[in-house]
Amino acid sequence: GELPQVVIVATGGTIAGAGASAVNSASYQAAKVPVDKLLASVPELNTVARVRGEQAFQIASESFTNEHLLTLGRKVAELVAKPDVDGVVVTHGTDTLEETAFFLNLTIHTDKPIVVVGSMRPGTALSADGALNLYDAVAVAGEPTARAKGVLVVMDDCIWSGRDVAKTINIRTDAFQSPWGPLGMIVEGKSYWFRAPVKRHTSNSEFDIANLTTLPRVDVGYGSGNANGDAFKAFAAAGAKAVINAGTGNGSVSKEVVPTLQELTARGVTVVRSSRVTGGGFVIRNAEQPDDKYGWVAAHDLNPQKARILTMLGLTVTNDPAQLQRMFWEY
Ligand SMILES: NC(=O)C[C@H](N)C(=O)O
Repeated sequence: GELPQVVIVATGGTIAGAGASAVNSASYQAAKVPVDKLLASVPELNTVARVRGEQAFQIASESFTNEHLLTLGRKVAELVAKPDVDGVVVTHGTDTLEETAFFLNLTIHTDKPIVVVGSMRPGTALSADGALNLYDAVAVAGEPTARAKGVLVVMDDCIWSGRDVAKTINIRTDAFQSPWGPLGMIVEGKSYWFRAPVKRHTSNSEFDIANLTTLPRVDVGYGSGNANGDAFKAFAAAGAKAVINAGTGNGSVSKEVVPTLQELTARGVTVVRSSRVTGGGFVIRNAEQPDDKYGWVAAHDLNPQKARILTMLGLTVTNDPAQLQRMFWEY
Protein backbone atom coordinates (compact mmCIF):
# COMPACT_ATOMS: atom_id res chain seq x y z
CA GLY A 1 0.00 0.00 0.00
CA GLU A 2 0.88 3.69 0.21
CA LEU A 3 3.57 4.69 2.65
CA PRO A 4 2.42 6.83 5.61
CA GLN A 5 3.47 10.49 5.70
CA VAL A 6 5.61 11.37 8.70
CA VAL A 7 7.02 14.78 9.57
CA ILE A 8 10.23 14.92 11.61
CA VAL A 9 10.41 18.00 13.83
CA ALA A 10 14.02 18.47 14.93
CA THR A 11 14.96 20.27 18.14
CA GLY A 12 18.67 19.37 18.53
CA GLY A 13 20.26 17.11 21.15
CA THR A 14 22.86 14.40 20.79
CA ILE A 15 20.92 12.76 17.96
CA ALA A 16 22.06 15.87 16.04
CA GLY A 17 25.45 15.87 17.75
CA ALA A 18 28.97 15.61 16.38
CA GLY A 19 32.28 14.64 17.99
CA ALA A 20 35.88 15.19 16.95
CA SER A 21 36.55 11.48 16.42
CA ALA A 22 34.73 8.15 16.28
CA VAL A 23 35.83 7.28 19.84
CA ASN A 24 34.14 10.39 21.23
CA SER A 25 30.95 8.85 22.60
CA ALA A 26 30.73 11.22 25.59
CA SER A 27 32.74 14.31 24.60
CA TYR A 28 31.03 16.00 21.66
CA GLN A 29 28.80 18.91 20.81
CA ALA A 30 25.03 18.40 20.81
CA ALA A 31 22.73 20.14 18.29
CA LYS A 32 25.07 20.46 15.29
CA VAL A 33 23.52 18.49 12.42
CA PRO A 34 20.57 20.10 10.58
CA VAL A 35 17.41 18.03 10.06
CA ASP A 36 17.86 17.56 6.30
CA LYS A 37 21.32 16.11 6.84
CA LEU A 38 19.96 13.90 9.60
CA LEU A 39 17.27 12.52 7.28
CA ALA A 40 19.71 12.03 4.42
CA SER A 41 22.03 10.05 6.70
CA VAL A 42 19.33 7.35 7.13
CA PRO A 43 18.03 6.59 3.60
CA GLU A 44 16.19 3.54 5.03
CA LEU A 45 13.61 5.98 6.43
CA ASN A 46 12.16 6.16 2.92
CA THR A 47 11.26 2.47 3.03
CA VAL A 48 8.87 2.92 5.99
CA ALA A 49 7.41 6.38 5.35
CA ARG A 50 7.38 9.44 3.17
CA VAL A 51 9.38 11.75 5.41
CA ARG A 52 10.08 15.43 5.49
CA GLY A 53 11.90 17.47 8.11
CA GLU A 54 11.28 20.74 9.92
CA GLN A 55 13.89 22.42 12.09
CA ALA A 56 12.08 23.79 15.16
CA PHE A 57 15.21 24.55 17.24
CA GLN A 58 18.84 23.49 17.33
CA ILE A 59 19.55 23.25 21.06
CA ALA A 60 20.78 20.88 23.74
CA SER A 61 17.73 19.79 25.69
CA GLU A 62 19.05 20.94 29.08
CA SER A 63 18.36 24.46 27.75
CA PHE A 64 14.68 23.81 26.95
CA THR A 65 12.45 26.53 28.41
CA ASN A 66 8.68 26.83 28.84
CA GLU A 67 8.67 28.99 25.69
CA HIS A 68 10.29 26.13 23.75
CA LEU A 69 7.59 23.77 25.07
CA LEU A 70 4.78 26.09 23.96
CA THR A 71 6.34 26.75 20.54
CA LEU A 72 6.96 23.06 19.92
CA GLY A 73 3.49 22.11 21.17
CA ARG A 74 1.85 24.54 18.78
CA LYS A 75 4.00 23.32 15.85
CA VAL A 76 3.11 19.67 16.52
CA ALA A 77 -0.60 20.51 16.97
CA GLU A 78 -0.54 22.33 13.62
CA LEU A 79 1.07 19.33 11.88
CA VAL A 80 -1.27 16.65 13.26
CA ALA A 81 -4.24 18.79 12.18
CA LYS A 82 -3.17 18.39 8.53
CA PRO A 83 -4.96 15.61 6.61
CA ASP A 84 -1.75 14.69 4.76
CA VAL A 85 0.22 14.04 7.98
CA ASP A 86 -0.16 10.55 9.47
CA GLY A 87 2.33 10.89 12.31
CA VAL A 88 4.98 13.16 13.81
CA VAL A 89 8.46 12.38 15.13
CA VAL A 90 10.20 14.88 17.41
CA THR A 91 13.99 14.52 17.65
CA HIS A 92 15.17 15.78 21.04
CA GLY A 93 18.08 15.76 23.45
CA THR A 94 17.68 13.06 26.05
CA ASP A 95 18.30 15.21 29.14
CA THR A 96 14.78 16.67 29.27
CA LEU A 97 13.13 14.41 26.67
CA GLU A 98 10.84 12.89 29.29
CA GLU A 99 9.50 16.36 30.18
CA THR A 100 8.72 17.35 26.60
CA ALA A 101 7.14 13.96 25.85
CA PHE A 102 4.86 14.33 28.88
CA PHE A 103 4.05 17.92 27.96
CA LEU A 104 2.98 16.91 24.43
CA ASN A 105 1.09 13.91 25.88
CA LEU A 106 -0.98 16.37 27.95
CA THR A 107 -1.54 19.09 25.36
CA ILE A 108 -1.90 17.75 21.79
CA HIS A 109 -5.48 16.77 21.04
CA THR A 110 -5.03 14.02 18.47
CA ASP A 111 -5.08 10.25 18.02
CA LYS A 112 -2.26 10.41 15.46
CA PRO A 113 1.04 8.93 16.65
CA ILE A 114 3.55 11.41 18.08
CA VAL A 115 6.94 9.84 18.83
CA VAL A 116 9.78 11.58 20.66
CA VAL A 117 13.25 10.17 20.02
CA GLY A 118 16.86 10.90 20.92
CA SER A 119 20.20 9.17 21.09
CA MET A 120 22.92 8.63 23.64
CA ARG A 121 25.85 8.81 21.19
CA PRO A 122 26.44 11.39 18.47
CA GLY A 123 26.18 10.20 14.85
CA THR A 124 29.97 10.47 14.49
CA ALA A 125 30.64 7.83 17.18
CA LEU A 126 31.33 4.10 16.86
CA SER A 127 28.03 2.22 17.38
CA ALA A 128 26.05 5.44 17.19
CA ASP A 129 22.47 4.70 18.25
CA GLY A 130 20.69 7.64 16.60
CA ALA A 131 20.19 6.18 13.12
CA LEU A 132 18.36 3.06 14.33
CA ASN A 133 16.41 5.05 16.94
CA LEU A 134 15.26 7.46 14.23
CA TYR A 135 14.34 4.64 11.83
CA ASP A 136 12.35 2.96 14.64
CA ALA A 137 10.63 6.22 15.61
CA VAL A 138 9.55 6.92 12.04
CA ALA A 139 8.27 3.36 11.67
CA VAL A 140 6.21 3.67 14.87
CA ALA A 141 4.89 7.13 13.88
CA GLY A 142 3.59 5.64 10.63
CA GLU A 143 1.90 2.71 12.36
CA PRO A 144 -1.91 2.68 12.61
CA THR A 145 -1.51 0.51 15.74
CA ALA A 146 0.37 3.37 17.44
CA ARG A 147 -2.70 5.63 17.28
CA ALA A 148 -4.50 6.77 20.45
CA LYS A 149 -1.78 5.49 22.79
CA GLY A 150 -0.59 8.93 23.88
CA VAL A 151 2.77 10.44 23.06
CA LEU A 152 5.38 7.71 22.73
CA VAL A 153 9.13 7.60 23.26
CA VAL A 154 11.22 5.23 21.15
CA MET A 155 14.73 4.44 22.34
CA ASP A 156 16.93 1.34 22.12
CA ASP A 157 14.30 -0.90 20.40
CA CYS A 158 11.65 -0.12 23.06
CA ILE A 159 8.39 1.82 22.75
CA TRP A 160 7.59 3.70 25.97
CA SER A 161 4.73 5.84 27.22
CA GLY A 162 5.85 9.46 27.26
CA ARG A 163 3.95 9.77 30.52
CA ASP A 164 6.19 7.68 32.74
CA VAL A 165 9.44 6.97 30.90
CA ALA A 166 12.54 8.68 32.31
CA LYS A 167 16.26 8.89 31.68
CA THR A 168 17.78 6.74 34.39
CA ILE A 169 21.41 6.43 33.28
CA ASN A 170 23.42 8.90 31.20
CA ILE A 171 26.20 6.67 29.84
CA ARG A 172 24.44 3.71 28.19
CA THR A 173 22.14 3.34 25.21
CA ASP A 174 19.44 1.72 27.39
CA ALA A 175 19.14 5.04 29.21
CA PHE A 176 15.34 5.20 29.31
CA GLN A 177 13.20 3.13 31.66
CA SER A 178 9.76 3.29 33.23
CA PRO A 179 8.78 1.67 36.53
CA TRP A 180 5.80 0.24 34.60
CA GLY A 181 7.78 -1.22 31.69
CA PRO A 182 7.73 -0.53 27.94
CA LEU A 183 4.48 -0.62 25.94
CA GLY A 184 6.11 -2.62 23.18
CA MET A 185 9.12 -3.34 21.01
CA ILE A 186 10.08 -2.15 17.56
CA VAL A 187 12.12 -4.69 15.59
CA GLU A 188 13.11 -4.34 11.92
CA GLY A 189 10.49 -1.64 11.49
CA LYS A 190 7.63 -3.70 12.93
CA SER A 191 5.87 -2.76 16.17
CA TYR A 192 5.00 -5.43 18.76
CA TRP A 193 2.62 -4.13 21.47
CA PHE A 194 2.09 -5.59 24.92
CA ARG A 195 0.09 -2.93 26.81
CA ALA A 196 -1.49 0.51 26.48
CA PRO A 197 -1.70 3.45 28.90
CA VAL A 198 -4.88 3.84 30.96
CA LYS A 199 -4.20 7.43 32.07
CA ARG A 200 -5.80 10.44 30.34
CA HIS A 201 -3.78 11.84 27.45
CA THR A 202 -3.91 13.69 24.09
CA SER A 203 -7.52 13.60 22.75
CA ASN A 204 -8.86 13.05 26.26
CA SER A 205 -6.85 15.80 27.97
CA GLU A 206 -8.48 18.92 29.49
CA PHE A 207 -5.37 21.07 28.96
CA ASP A 208 -5.22 23.56 26.11
CA ILE A 209 -2.17 25.60 25.11
CA ALA A 210 -3.73 27.19 22.00
CA ASN A 211 -4.16 30.58 23.70
CA LEU A 212 -1.24 30.51 26.14
CA THR A 213 1.82 32.72 25.73
CA THR A 214 3.45 31.72 29.03
CA LEU A 215 3.28 28.95 31.60
CA PRO A 216 3.23 29.61 35.36
CA ARG A 217 6.61 29.40 37.06
CA VAL A 218 7.06 26.12 38.94
CA ASP A 219 10.38 25.25 40.63
CA VAL A 220 11.79 22.01 42.01
CA GLY A 221 13.58 21.82 45.40
CA TYR A 222 15.66 18.76 46.19
CA GLY A 223 15.40 16.78 49.43
CA SER A 224 18.44 15.37 51.22
CA GLY A 225 19.85 14.94 54.70
CA ASN A 226 20.44 18.27 56.49
CA ALA A 227 17.79 19.87 54.26
CA ASN A 228 16.45 23.37 54.91
CA GLY A 229 13.75 25.58 53.40
CA ASP A 230 15.98 28.30 51.92
CA ALA A 231 15.66 27.26 48.26
CA PHE A 232 11.85 27.08 48.55
CA LYS A 233 11.73 30.54 50.12
CA ALA A 234 13.90 31.92 47.31
CA PHE A 235 11.70 30.29 44.63
CA ALA A 236 8.58 31.85 46.16
CA ALA A 237 10.28 35.24 46.48
CA ALA A 238 11.24 35.04 42.80
CA GLY A 239 7.60 34.47 41.84
CA ALA A 240 7.06 30.69 41.78
CA LYS A 241 3.36 29.82 41.69
CA ALA A 242 4.13 26.27 42.82
CA VAL A 243 7.06 24.32 44.21
CA ILE A 244 7.74 20.63 43.75
CA ASN A 245 9.45 18.95 46.70
CA ALA A 246 11.72 16.28 45.21
CA GLY A 247 11.36 14.53 48.54
CA THR A 248 13.23 11.61 50.00
CA GLY A 249 11.72 8.09 49.81
CA ASN A 250 7.91 8.16 49.87
CA GLY A 251 7.95 11.91 49.31
CA SER A 252 8.89 12.51 52.92
CA VAL A 253 9.71 16.08 54.01
CA SER A 254 12.32 17.03 56.61
CA LYS A 255 10.91 18.65 59.76
CA GLU A 256 13.23 21.57 58.96
CA VAL A 257 11.43 22.09 55.62
CA VAL A 258 7.79 21.48 56.69
CA PRO A 259 7.23 24.97 58.24
CA THR A 260 8.56 26.69 55.10
CA LEU A 261 6.22 24.71 52.86
CA GLN A 262 3.29 25.44 55.21
CA GLU A 263 4.12 29.13 55.03
CA LEU A 264 4.22 28.99 51.21
CA THR A 265 0.80 27.29 51.12
CA ALA A 266 -0.58 30.06 53.35
CA ARG A 267 0.74 32.60 50.83
CA GLY A 268 -1.03 30.85 47.93
CA VAL A 269 1.93 28.91 46.52
CA THR A 270 0.97 25.35 45.55
CA VAL A 271 3.06 22.63 47.21
CA VAL A 272 3.46 19.28 45.45
CA ARG A 273 5.18 16.31 47.08
CA SER A 274 7.12 14.12 44.66
CA SER A 275 10.03 11.75 45.27
CA ARG A 276 13.69 11.85 44.25
CA VAL A 277 13.79 8.01 44.07
CA THR A 278 15.03 7.37 40.53
CA GLY A 279 13.70 3.88 39.80
CA GLY A 280 10.14 4.99 40.58
CA GLY A 281 8.99 7.19 43.43
CA PHE A 282 5.42 6.44 44.54
CA VAL A 283 3.86 9.11 46.73
CA ILE A 284 0.56 8.41 48.43
CA ARG A 285 -1.73 11.13 49.72
CA ASN A 286 -1.62 11.61 53.52
CA ALA A 287 1.19 9.08 53.89
CA GLU A 288 4.38 10.66 55.36
CA GLN A 289 2.67 14.10 55.57
CA PRO A 290 -0.97 15.12 56.28
CA ASP A 291 -1.76 16.52 52.82
CA ASP A 292 -5.46 17.07 53.61
CA LYS A 293 -4.58 19.17 56.66
CA TYR A 294 -1.81 21.16 54.93
CA GLY A 295 -3.51 21.60 51.54
CA TRP A 296 -0.68 19.87 49.71
CA VAL A 297 -0.76 17.74 46.55
CA ALA A 298 0.81 14.27 46.17
CA ALA A 299 2.56 13.69 42.83
CA HIS A 300 1.78 9.94 42.93
CA ASP A 301 4.26 8.18 40.59
CA LEU A 302 5.33 11.27 38.62
CA ASN A 303 8.97 12.19 39.16
CA PRO A 304 9.74 15.80 40.17
CA GLN A 305 10.42 17.05 36.63
CA LYS A 306 7.23 15.45 35.29
CA ALA A 307 5.32 16.80 38.31
CA ARG A 308 6.54 20.26 37.27
CA ILE A 309 4.97 19.81 33.81
CA LEU A 310 1.57 18.66 35.13
CA THR A 311 1.55 21.34 37.84
CA MET A 312 2.22 24.11 35.30
CA LEU A 313 -0.63 22.91 33.09
CA GLY A 314 -2.89 22.30 36.09
CA LEU A 315 -2.33 25.87 37.28
CA THR A 316 -3.54 27.17 33.91
CA VAL A 317 -6.94 25.72 34.92
CA THR A 318 -7.13 26.04 38.74
CA ASN A 319 -5.08 26.43 41.91
CA ASP A 320 -7.51 24.42 44.03
CA PRO A 321 -5.40 21.66 45.63
CA ALA A 322 -8.29 19.17 45.41
CA GLN A 323 -8.60 19.73 41.64
CA LEU A 324 -4.82 19.56 41.21
CA GLN A 325 -4.80 16.29 43.18
CA ARG A 326 -7.51 14.92 40.89
CA MET A 327 -5.24 15.71 37.93
CA PHE A 328 -2.35 13.84 39.55
CA TRP A 329 -4.55 10.75 39.86
CA GLU A 330 -6.03 11.03 36.37
CA TYR A 331 -3.05 11.88 34.13
N1 LIG B 1 22.02 12.49 24.95
C1 LIG B 1 21.65 13.79 24.86
O1 LIG B 1 20.88 14.10 24.00
C2 LIG B 1 22.19 14.75 25.89
C3 LIG B 1 22.22 16.20 25.52
N2 LIG B 1 22.84 16.95 26.58
C4 LIG B 1 20.82 16.78 25.32
O2 LIG B 1 19.93 16.51 26.08
O3 LIG B 1 20.64 17.54 24.39
